[in-house]
Amino acid sequence: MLTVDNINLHYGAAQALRGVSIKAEMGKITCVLGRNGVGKSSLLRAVTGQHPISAGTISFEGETLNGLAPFNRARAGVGYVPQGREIFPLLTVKENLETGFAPLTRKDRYIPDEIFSLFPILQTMLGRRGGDLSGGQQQQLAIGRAMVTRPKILVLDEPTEGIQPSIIKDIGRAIRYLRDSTGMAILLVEQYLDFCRELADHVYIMDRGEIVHTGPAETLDTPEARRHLTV
Ligand SMILES: Nc1ncnc2c1ncn2[C@@H]1O[C@H](COP(=O)(O)OP(=O)(O)OP(=O)(O)O)[C@@H](O)[C@H]1O
Repeated sequence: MLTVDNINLHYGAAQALRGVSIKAEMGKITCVLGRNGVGKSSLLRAVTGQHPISAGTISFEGETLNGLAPFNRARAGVGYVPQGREIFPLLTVKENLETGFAPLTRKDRYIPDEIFSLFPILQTMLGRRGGDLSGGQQQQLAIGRAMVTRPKILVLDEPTEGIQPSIIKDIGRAIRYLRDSTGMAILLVEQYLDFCRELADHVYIMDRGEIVHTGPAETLDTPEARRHLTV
């Protein structure tokens, strides 16, 4: 399980996270919701080591991640699908997937077939440039690239952003399949309430750098939860 315990995160003098604590259990989908700019991406940057925390502890499966570089967190089993997908536009789909080899030992440097059964479109587009794919295809590629690193926890930043509804359904199905078939933990942040309600086992809501609500997905329909999510 991933445990985030009482962390703070600053950008210069501005504090983006205040005493944030969450847990993401193995075999469960944990969803963090919140409006624009409340600190969701900052929380994922803290978990993946993209930005240092100024207080608190982050651990995964009993191992402290504090101070580990992103590369070593990937080795520890943390797979990251960043906001905006960050596909390399001039590399082919195959080459983009192969960038996931970096933290792997030589014997693990192959692309698991499972990625192509989850997202068949990637197989048919292996030789195409990443930049030529649609937003939805790029999102599938970003998840595939994270899968190449054989993660034990998959961390996704707004996987539905700018994606058409039919592909959102495919991505939801893939995330559920990964939870059920591999037992990995899945931590995702979102603004899209319906996606989280359908998918999540457990939800958190953030507001202004703090966790303001936590509970099972059904609790998203309570007036108190709604109040934190409406603009
Ligand atoms: N690199 C940065 N430098 C300074 N301030 C930042 C930086 N990144 C984010 N912030 C600020 O930190 C706060 C939290 O931002 P964050 O991106 O974590 O929010 P978010 O909930 O993910 O929003 P969004 O849904 O727009 O991505 C915001 O006030 C934002 O302006």
